[in-house]
Amino acid sequence: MTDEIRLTGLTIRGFHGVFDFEKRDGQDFVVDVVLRGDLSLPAATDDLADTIDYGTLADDLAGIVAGEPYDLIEALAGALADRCLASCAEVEVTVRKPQAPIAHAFTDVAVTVRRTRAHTRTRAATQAPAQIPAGGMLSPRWRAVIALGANLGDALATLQDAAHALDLHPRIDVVAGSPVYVTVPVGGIDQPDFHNAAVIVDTTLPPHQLLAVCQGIEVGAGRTREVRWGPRTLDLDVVHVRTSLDAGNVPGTEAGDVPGTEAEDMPGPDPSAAEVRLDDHVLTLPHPRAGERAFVLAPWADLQADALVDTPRGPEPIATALALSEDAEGVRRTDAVVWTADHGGPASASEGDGG
Ligand SMILES: Nc1ncnc2c1ncn2[C@@H]1O[C@H](COP(=O)(O)OP(=O)(O)OP(=O)(O)O)[C@@H](O)[C@H]1O
Ligand SMILES: Nc1nc2c(c(=O)[nH]1)N=C(CO)CN2
Repeated sequence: MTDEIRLTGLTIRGFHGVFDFEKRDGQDFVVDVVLRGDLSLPAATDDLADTIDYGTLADDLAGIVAGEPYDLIEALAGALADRCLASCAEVEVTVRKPQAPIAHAFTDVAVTVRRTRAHTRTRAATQAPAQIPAGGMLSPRWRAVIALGANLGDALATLQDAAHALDLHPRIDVVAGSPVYVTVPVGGIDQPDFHNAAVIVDTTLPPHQLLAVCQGIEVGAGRTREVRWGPRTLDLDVVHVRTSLDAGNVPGTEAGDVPGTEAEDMPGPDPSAAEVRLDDHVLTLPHPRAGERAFVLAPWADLQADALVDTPRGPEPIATALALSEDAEGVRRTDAVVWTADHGGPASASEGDGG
């Protein structure tokens, strides 16, 4: 049996429509979403962290409706569905346009799209998503390194699904994905080996919203996490974020220069980019323990071999930090990758020794 979260009647002014006056003057759009999944965990724990926060979801959906104008409400509904699929595996989105320019008395006009993650993965393999405006994302302002880990269930598939879910988000592009590593658990808890990987994303979401999306994906993967540093179906950590200096002030962040951090064949840094440093009760950047953990550094180094990372000894080249990390001997690269650009998903589902 499938459980549902319904959010209905979300009414936001947007600028979607085929006609110039619609894009100029705007009108109200009314959104209903039904997210399907298993809610037995939050029903048992009574903990907001175990479910999809409908407040955050509503904020994100409102941002999409108020944002980039589409010609068609079908395209808007598709973008909203992609955002929902970051948090759940199956969604139904209805977009209503009660003030649509129709030259007759009418009650309402609406489209409904139904999507599953599996459906969007097939679509990504064959065509560019219709709902992304031509030219890709609007001026990405942040480039982030996200570390992925899992050691319950089908960990490899979970990591690959999570990378795919990130890329589905209308305001996140995955630009590179690392090989997947099998790693010994760090932290003194007796538990199964982990699978770990890293992705680089470009996003127009500020860091706190990016973290919220990551936490939504964790929930969508049925996260269980009873013990600190204990077993989990999925863990996504925002490890490192850079922003363009021309992106304007980012409230609560402090930007400091960091020398070049990317390998030649990987997405290079914007020369005017700066590292985001912040520390509040929700988010610390860079991630305070990343520089000591081979299970983060090894896949990150595959993507950005020239990165400088914070360690307890001070800033160090990532290769040095990796060599000096206590779990350096405990990470083994496999042949599997977490994500590739060509297919909108993993290149290989196989797993073996990669050396
Ligand atoms: N850079 C960050 N990335 C992810 N979570 C962060 C970050 N900085 C602070 N946090 C906070 O840490 C909290 C706990 O995160 P999580 O449960 O993933 O920790 P953990 O994986 O058990 O331990 P660790 O943080 O050592 O990896 C989150 O709710 C989040 O608010
Ligand atoms: N090998 C490994 N060990 C861990 C991991 C992890 O992802 N991989 N995550 C932890 C908490 O984030 C604690 N320990």
